[in-house]
Amino acid sequence: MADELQKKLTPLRERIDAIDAQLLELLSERARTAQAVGAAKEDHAGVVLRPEREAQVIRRLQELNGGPLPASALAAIWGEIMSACRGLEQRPRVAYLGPQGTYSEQAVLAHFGHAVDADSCGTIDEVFRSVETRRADFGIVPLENSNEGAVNRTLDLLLTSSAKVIGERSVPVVQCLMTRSGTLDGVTIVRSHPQSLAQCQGWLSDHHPGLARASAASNAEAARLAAEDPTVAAIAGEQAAQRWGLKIVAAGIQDDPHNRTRFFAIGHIDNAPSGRDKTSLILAVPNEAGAVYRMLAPLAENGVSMTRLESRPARTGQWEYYFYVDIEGHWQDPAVAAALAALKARVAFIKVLGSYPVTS
Ligand SMILES: O=C(O)C(=O)C[C@]1(C(=O)O)C=C[C@@H](O)C=C1
Repeated sequence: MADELQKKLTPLRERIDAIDAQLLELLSERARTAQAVGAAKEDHAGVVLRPEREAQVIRRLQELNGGPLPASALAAIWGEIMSACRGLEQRPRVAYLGPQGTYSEQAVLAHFGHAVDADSCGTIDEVFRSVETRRADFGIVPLENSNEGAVNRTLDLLLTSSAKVIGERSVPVVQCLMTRSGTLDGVTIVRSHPQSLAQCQGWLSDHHPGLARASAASNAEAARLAAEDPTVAAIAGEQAAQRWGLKIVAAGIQDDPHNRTRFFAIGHIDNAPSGRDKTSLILAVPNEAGAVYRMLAPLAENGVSMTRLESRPARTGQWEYYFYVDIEGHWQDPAVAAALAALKARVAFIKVLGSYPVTS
């Protein structure tokens, strides 16, 4: 039986080895070509990372794709190929909310690939500061969770920061309960980031109503604390369990199985249009009847779709708000440019955070 299987496998594996050798040759040629692009950019002070070009490369291959690999696999594979090619030109330093093992770190790798120097920061403020002072080339900041809504600190910092939004990345959130022993014996408290505790509150109440809950600066910080103390359990992603040597007691405990967190990539580059882009804005209007309606009318009048609307108190004590708006299109697209020009004439405040390729 085993011989029969071996007889079938041997030629197939030989074929795979031959294909891999061909792929390697082609990948090496691609890498050398990317190096030539890098040299040309150096001659003309060009920017190494071009998000719009990377989006176009992936979309073109997804259109050419006849299967069997799914579009998401092509995006992941070519994302890494371009990251490795880019790494030959220049490895970007990317600041994120650490410690290692957070979903933010996962978003860094999903967005920029593995050829980066990922720089773990203690707070979202520090991520912004690191990008603003050019210590880091880019940053990844959490923006919103599909269950819990906006990350207010990120919204507040976007208002005043000199960094632009250069990309978006959505990461599925699979929360796990983890401890040193892999059981809850002797465990009295569960720690996690407040948003993660909130995402799992139904499950915790149903399964472990007696367990005290306490917040931590991040999920990975909770995992680090659980690794130090056998009376502490943490809620975090699987990667945090690996990083801190914890065992998983229960996986997928978030109340919403489709839970995702969306991140912004921030930096100082200006993206050219990629063909399928979004633009993020902050707007403010006077506190009077019909003001929000009038604020949004230029979008509808120019056929520009709004994909997100979020508000934050302006903290003037007068019930004034900042509106965080995402629209479809690049600021250079004629319809978007016309809508922005009309908006500027109508609102008390407008800040264009940036245009960036849609990532699906
Ligand atoms: O086309 C470029 O500008 C390149 O530098 C090449 C390449 C690639 O590997 O395809 C690499 C990095 C850029 O972000 C975009 C694309």
